Amino acid sequence: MSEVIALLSQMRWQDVADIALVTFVVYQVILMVRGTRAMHMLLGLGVVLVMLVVSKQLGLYTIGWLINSFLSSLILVVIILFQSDIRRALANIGTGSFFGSNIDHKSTIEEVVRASVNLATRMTGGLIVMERQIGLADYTGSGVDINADVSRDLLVQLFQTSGPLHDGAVVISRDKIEAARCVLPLAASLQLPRHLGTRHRAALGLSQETDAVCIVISEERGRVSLAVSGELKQDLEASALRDHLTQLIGEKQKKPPKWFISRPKSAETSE
Ligand SMILES: Nc1ncnc2c1ncn2[C@@H]1O[C@H](COP(=O)(O)OP(=O)(O)OP(=O)(O)O)[C@@H](O)[C@H]1O
Repeated sequence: MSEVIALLSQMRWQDVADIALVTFVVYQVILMVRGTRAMHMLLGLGVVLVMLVVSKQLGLYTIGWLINSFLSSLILVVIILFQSDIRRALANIGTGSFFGSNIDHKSTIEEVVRASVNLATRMTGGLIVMERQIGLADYTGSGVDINADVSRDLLVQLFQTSGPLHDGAVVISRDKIEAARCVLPLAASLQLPRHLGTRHRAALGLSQETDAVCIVISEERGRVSLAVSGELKQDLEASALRDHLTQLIGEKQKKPPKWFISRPKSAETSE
């Protein structure tokens, strides 16, 4: 006991700050990976570490050497395995203010919901991306500038197959239709059921790379889906879509504070 007290009395404020920072980082990492594929990968790495210890204890030199060689490139392995999680976490930290925006997104959400329902009823395909904290300039740059107020009629018009801008995604940023015909990154096809094609893969892909909210209107099935944080919610009715969008975008007071890294979900799909 006295040793502990002696140790504590020797601690500098820098040590306390150091421990607090490490605790915070570890906590954030756990929040980020909890319930995701990354968690399973981390568990896998844990098993490899246990195997290393066991192989040392038992004098299994070859397997020990193999595991050692693998672990020596661990940083590289971690970066490759978790590249999209790391990218999103860094972008999350680096995005502007610590406070939510004061813009009222209610009418934007309503127009998006009405456009989505309208497109679905007409069996017209569409892909609408709503920017959140992470800027989407990389993707709007590939499209055609629009810079117009968000309205159901314009959104529906943009996706008419007879028009020149119907291919690709429409991006909404700060309650404006910023660009159309944008090309998005595709998620791996293995992450989606077979009946879903590139439109859904593009939505899922962008949602894995950024915190954007992607609404997909299926041309084949006339259904609306929502991709957020690498998760696809399929076959949403208007009220469910409105609720999700309001929760994700509309209610600024419900947004987590920016020091709280939002937890990416696994790339599984839910119906
Ligand atoms: N990388 C991309 N970024 C944005 N949009 C894309 C991308 N790739 C394909 N698309 C859009 O997806 C359309 C093709 O959709 P496809 O039929 O393959 O997808 P789907 O997921 O099966 O959807 P649907 O149910 O509407 O057919 C293209 O015409 C294009 O508009």
